[in-house]
Amino acid sequence: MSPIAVVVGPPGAGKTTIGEGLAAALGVGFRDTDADVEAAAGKPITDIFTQDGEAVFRAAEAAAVATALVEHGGVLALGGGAILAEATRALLVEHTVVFLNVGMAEGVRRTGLSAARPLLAGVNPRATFKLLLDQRLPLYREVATIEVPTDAAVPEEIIANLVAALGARAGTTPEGEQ
Ligand SMILES: Nc1ncnc2c1ncn2[C@@H]1O[C@H](COP(=O)(O)OP(=O)(O)O)[C@@H](O)[C@H]1O
Ligand SMILES: O=C(O)C1=C[C@@H](OP(=O)(O)O)[C@@H](O)[C@H](O)C1
Ligand SMILES: [Mg+2]
Repeated sequence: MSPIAVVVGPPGAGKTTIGEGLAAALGVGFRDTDADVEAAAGKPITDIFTQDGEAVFRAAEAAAVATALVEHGGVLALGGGAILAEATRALLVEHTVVFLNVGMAEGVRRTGLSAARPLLAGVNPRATFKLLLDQRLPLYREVATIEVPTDAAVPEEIIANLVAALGARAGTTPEGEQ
């Protein structure tokens, strides 16, 4: 089994929100590796970061992504930093990957009120978000099949466009075939 679409992007891009809506629109299941990691650890991501450290979280995340990529046939959302792992990027080569992009101002606005993202919990979330984008944009683009800007679009609009884009891709003939 293989996901219909894997959703990547920075925190606040809408991976969970759009992923859930896209799965509902397509009538398939939704899975989020952040939830898988929390279920496996038996505690929230913030506790994993503070009690065990980021390295432990990243190892658990890479394992959760590898498992979900072979188990899940619906829409799969990854955590924002999953693409930092080279092994994960290598696994994504074979998949349809939707990169939801969001700029620094809108990303900080969307995540600002949540304490659930330990990486953005510092004193200057704008600077942290900017660094995160500088480091990760090339990596999101490396794995992306489709890039979708989300700053100025509501989730319903993004979901409708993705349903159309994925349908069009499913209907295309692979290169070299008749
Ligand atoms: N296109 C959008 N426009 C406005 N708000 C959005 C949009 N996409 C997501 N959000 C909001 O931003 C917050 C973070 O969304 P979420 O789906 O958790 O992002 P991610 O999983 O990428 O970190 C949520 O409050 C969500 O409702
Ligand atoms: O960007 C990151 O490194 C992270 C993003 C989070 O997921 P979302 O992108 O769904 O917020 C979560 O995996 C963890 O807090 C680390
Ligand atoms: Mg999420």
